[in-house]
Amino acid sequence: MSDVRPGDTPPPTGGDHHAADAPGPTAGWADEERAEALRAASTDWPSSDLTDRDLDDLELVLDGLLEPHPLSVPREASTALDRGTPLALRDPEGTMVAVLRVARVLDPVPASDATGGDRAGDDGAGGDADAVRVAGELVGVTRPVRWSFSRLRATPSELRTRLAVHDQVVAVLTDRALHRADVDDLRAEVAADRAHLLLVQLERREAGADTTAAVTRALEAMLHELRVPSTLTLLPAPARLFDDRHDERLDAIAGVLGASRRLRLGRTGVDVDAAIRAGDPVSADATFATVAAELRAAHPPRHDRGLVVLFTGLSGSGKSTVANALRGRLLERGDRRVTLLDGDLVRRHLSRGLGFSPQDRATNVRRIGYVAAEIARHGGLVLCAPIAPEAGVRDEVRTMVEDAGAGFVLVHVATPLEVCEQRDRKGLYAKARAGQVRDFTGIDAPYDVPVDPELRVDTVDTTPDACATRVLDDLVARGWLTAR
Ligand SMILES: Nc1ncnc2c1ncn2[C@@H]1O[C@H](COP(=O)(O)OS(=O)(=O)O)[C@@H](OP(=O)(O)O)[C@H]1O
Ligand SMILES: Nc1ncnc2c1ncn2[C@@H]1O[C@H](COP(=O)(O)OP(=O)(O)O)[C@@H](O)[C@H]1O
Repeated sequence: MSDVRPGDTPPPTGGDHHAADAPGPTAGWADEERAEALRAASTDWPSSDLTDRDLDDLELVLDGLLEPHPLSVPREASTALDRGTPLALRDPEGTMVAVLRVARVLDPVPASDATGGDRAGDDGAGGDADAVRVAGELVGVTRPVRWSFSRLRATPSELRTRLAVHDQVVAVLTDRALHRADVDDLRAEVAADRAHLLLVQLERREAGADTTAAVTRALEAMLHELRVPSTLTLLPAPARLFDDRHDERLDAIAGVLGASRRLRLGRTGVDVDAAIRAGDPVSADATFATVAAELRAAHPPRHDRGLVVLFTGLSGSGKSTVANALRGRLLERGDRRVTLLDGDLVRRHLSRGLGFSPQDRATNVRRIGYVAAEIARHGGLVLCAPIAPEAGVRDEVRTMVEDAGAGFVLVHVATPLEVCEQRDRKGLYAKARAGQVRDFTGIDAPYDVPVDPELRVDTVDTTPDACATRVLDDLVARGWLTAR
């Protein structure tokens, strides 16, 4: 257990493999008068735009819940960063959240040392050669607003004040729902010394907003069953809270929030949580019906969840034809709302004006992925049929869709180039061979053959309808459609 006293900034938790780079300077929020002065002075300061994940990290640092660490900044932005320069740290909307008074500019952590590629990762570096790390004093200017469950949010100092009336405060920090086994542990611990329970939900951004909100509702339902004096609060949870110094960091945070000690939960509840999410049956002995109901509502069975099927393949391979055939079959079934984002149509509307450079193709495919993910977030089934030649961009789309809580199935329409060229429906292969069309996929532009697609279909010896049946059967086998 940590011996951190309320009001203290937690000590660096030791074992830092970049200790030599530790910035040392302080971090904290300015009062409103100083914040106003900083905002007024900031108009011509260099800025760095932070992601939502960076912001979670920054907020915890400014609140004294995590030790400060150098911040990752694009290398080109760093040329103006002399010692003493104020660097405005802005949220994605452009609001200045904090000011970093530059003390030192450091090289990135070598990739082999970095604990993650994420900018919000351990030391905000990730070995990115295009970024440098900047260390210095951090002054918070505008606290990020979090609009969900505001009744459960409090600053650490507000919490400490609220909890100060209790002799004993036992903290539990969790990123998941709690079940009967957890509750038994809790009841024993809390009842034994008549402690007040401080339950802190760590909101993992990568779990998705819908899931973290369901965990909050499930925790409230659990507290209703538990019936002990308690306070539930929510805390953003950047990735580095969960690295190999996880326990020390959580102990320190519990201390700063005003807890006398932290209780570590057993593993049983993890399995119950996973089973409910997977749609498996869970006995009444394992959890409470009210808790399970909240989680099940956020994790419906696959056949009720959104799904994106991305057909990828060369021009003329048959993506559009197979996607249309599949759409017809799905319309016949009638149990799914279907949207077809066909390559040609997308280029006429969503991606009008984009060409076929690698950058424009990536933008085109990302746009398709973004729209598909939003449709799938609401339970829709989306068929997309762009060439999507780059494996990395296809992976990005997968992540976007999965972050939206939906499923992603990659179908490689694996028609050989010779066959596509023979078909040459639009005469483009002939033009590409003649040099009249440049950067044509498969001729003078690359196509990354998918290494590990969920499904590969061959259109050479198979009719479009038979191809659609193969995809349909695969979706049934994976649980994305019910068997008929
Ligand atoms: N240079 C070049 N390379 C490839 N394709 C070209 C090119 N120029 C035009 N076209 C026509 O555009 C269609 C491919 O667009 P996509 O949006 O699917 O491509 S990508 O995913 O952005 O790479 C593709 O249509 P499909 O045959 O339906 O795939 C082509 O007809
Ligand atoms: N099994 C099959 N699946 C899909 N298309 C096929 C098949 N067999 C022949 N074709 C023909 O191949 C062409 C594929 O064109 P299209 O679907 O527009 O490809 P893409 O969308 O990949 O550019 C169509 O003319 C289609 O009739």
